[in-house]
Amino acid sequence: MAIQWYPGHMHKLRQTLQSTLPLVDVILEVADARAPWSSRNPLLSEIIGKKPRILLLNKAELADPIFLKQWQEYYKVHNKLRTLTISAKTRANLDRIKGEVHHIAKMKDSQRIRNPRALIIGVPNCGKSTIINALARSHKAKAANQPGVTRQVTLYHAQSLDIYDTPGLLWPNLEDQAVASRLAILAAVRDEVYLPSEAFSNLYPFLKTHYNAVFEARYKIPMQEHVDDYLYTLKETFNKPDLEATTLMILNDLRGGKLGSFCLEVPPHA
Ligand SMILES: Nc1nc2c(ncn2[C@@H]2O[C@H](COP(=O)(O)OP(=O)(O)OP(=O)(O)O)[C@@H](O)[C@H]2O)c(=O)[nH]1
Repeated sequence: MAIQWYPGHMHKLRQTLQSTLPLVDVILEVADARAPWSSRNPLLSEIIGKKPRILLLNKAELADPIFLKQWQEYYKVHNKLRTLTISAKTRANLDRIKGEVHHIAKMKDSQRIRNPRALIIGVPNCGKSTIINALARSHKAKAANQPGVTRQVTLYHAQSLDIYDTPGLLWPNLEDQAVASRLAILAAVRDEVYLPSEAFSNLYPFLKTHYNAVFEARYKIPMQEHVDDYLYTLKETFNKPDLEATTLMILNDLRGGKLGSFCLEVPPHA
């Protein structure tokens, strides 16, 4: 299945970015801080090559701070990748984005008089529009047509920063079941596309290992060895009609922050 996803997707991505990449100083790659690896697109590095990049781990106020720190360290050491943990919702660290982009653009050309230009890119639902609006301090950031830029790309003026947006371009690799499960739990893919119970079952061992105490505190039931036994116990306790409804109760609690901050993956060797 990955064979179908890769070449077609890569081709489209390359085509769309071809005319924009030479115009920008920095790539702002956005990922969800609760799944800092699964919410990224593995093709991006190959396409942008050596263009400076900052990985924005958005929705950080919902993410487990310990794992988030480990991910930042991992990307710094293994990928030499600059990361910023941000929240477009609480505005945490948003000012640092402009500072970092200005710094990178200045290193490239200290005489430059125009605004630095960034290209924002990320998988659907990671928060790109919210970030642009927060940076531009507007609910409908101003768009302008740019000659030579493909029509799929829009330019926004965020005060001292110009941001190119590429809607609906970058897809996660949903053929990978672990990736799809994490994104389903984060509601980054619709419940109709990927069954919540399947996603929860796939991630149950991870959640049991890292968040057992939080689950037990909320539902007053220890997490059992097998996910089906656990769901069945919860179903009976909370009077749910079936296991799917029971799973949805848990996912709604997770997504709504009632089970605290969490991450769905840890960096290798963490
Ligand atoms: N809690 C929280 N929610 C956020 C944050 N940033 C964005 N969101 C929410 O995430 C959802 C998706 O945000 P969008 O800005 O539409 O994401 P997008 O990447 O532009 O989505 P596409 O248009 O599908 O590519 C919305 O419900 C936002 O309110 C954040 O920092 N924290």
